[in-house]
Amino acid sequence: MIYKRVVLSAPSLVRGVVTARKMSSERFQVFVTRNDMPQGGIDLLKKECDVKMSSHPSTMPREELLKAIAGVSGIFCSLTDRIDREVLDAAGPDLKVIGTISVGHDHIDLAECKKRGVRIGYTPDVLTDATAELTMALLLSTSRRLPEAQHEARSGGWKSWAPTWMTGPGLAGSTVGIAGFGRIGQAVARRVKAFNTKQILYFNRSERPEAQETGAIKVTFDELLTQSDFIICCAALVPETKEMFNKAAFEKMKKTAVLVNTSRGGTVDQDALIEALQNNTIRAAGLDVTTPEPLPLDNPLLKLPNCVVLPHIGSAAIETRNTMSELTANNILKALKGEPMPAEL
Ligand SMILES: O=C(O)[C@H](O)CO
Repeated sequence: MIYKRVVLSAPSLVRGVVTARKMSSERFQVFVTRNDMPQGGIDLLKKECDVKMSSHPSTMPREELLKAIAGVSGIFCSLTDRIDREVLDAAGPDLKVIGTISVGHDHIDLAECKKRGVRIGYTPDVLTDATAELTMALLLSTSRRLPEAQHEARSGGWKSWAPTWMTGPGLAGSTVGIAGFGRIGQAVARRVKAFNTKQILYFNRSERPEAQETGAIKVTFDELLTQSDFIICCAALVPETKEMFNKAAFEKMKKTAVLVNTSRGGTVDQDALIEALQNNTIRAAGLDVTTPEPLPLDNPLLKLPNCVVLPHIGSAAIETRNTMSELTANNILKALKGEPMPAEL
């Protein structure tokens, strides 16, 4: 059990005797921003803290969130919550830690948290395999046109086997470019290699020694664009990667290229992508992430046959999500105890 020490009264002088400050202990309060967080982490928190939880199985209305977090010591949030100065102000000076159930942290104002001494926990590593698996699923779905093919099978479009019908480019013998060669990019490279690709290229700020394992070659962004048959974006969204895939980038890519994005929608200039797909500047795109999320139903991307859109499910493997929840809770608990967190930003 962890307690926070609460001062009930200041020291005072009674007939020349200094009375001790009255102290009491109460459990830390942690607020959970949605009521559908995987149970593992919630159970861990409940053992040691007072847990208050949103009543919504979705992103909380902002006003409600701001009221609910007043005075809490910890916030268990997700990537759909914008954690900024307003949230930190609303929580107040007792706030010690933000735990996000995500590896991405572009929704959190890191500088503002640091300035206030609010620690931040996140969930690297535990979702790498699940996200790399989904990336491969999306890559193959997009290149081999699985959603279109299933639609044909279900809607009577499947008349007979036909030699050129529903064809798409194969991975074997191809060049695959990976933008962003961190944990997830490397895990994707390992999987891609098993498909007998010709070569794997990567674009990353720094050289990654781990590339030796897959023989991936570091190239410039332009080289990645011009040489790759498939380009997979695994880069975190930071100012330098914002809309790195823009009109100029699409024009440099092969007309037969397939783009897959499982990082953040913000790495792609979406209007430029729509144009590139409509004009066949590139062959196809597979997106697990978009701007905004969810993507409005009238967005052209949802109508284009050469675009596969998934609803941000990269890490959505059952065990992974529970592990992410437990890691988020452990991050929060350790921070409240003033100890090193398992995964601190
Ligand atoms: O940042 C993350 O963790 C993914 O986008 C969702 O799991």
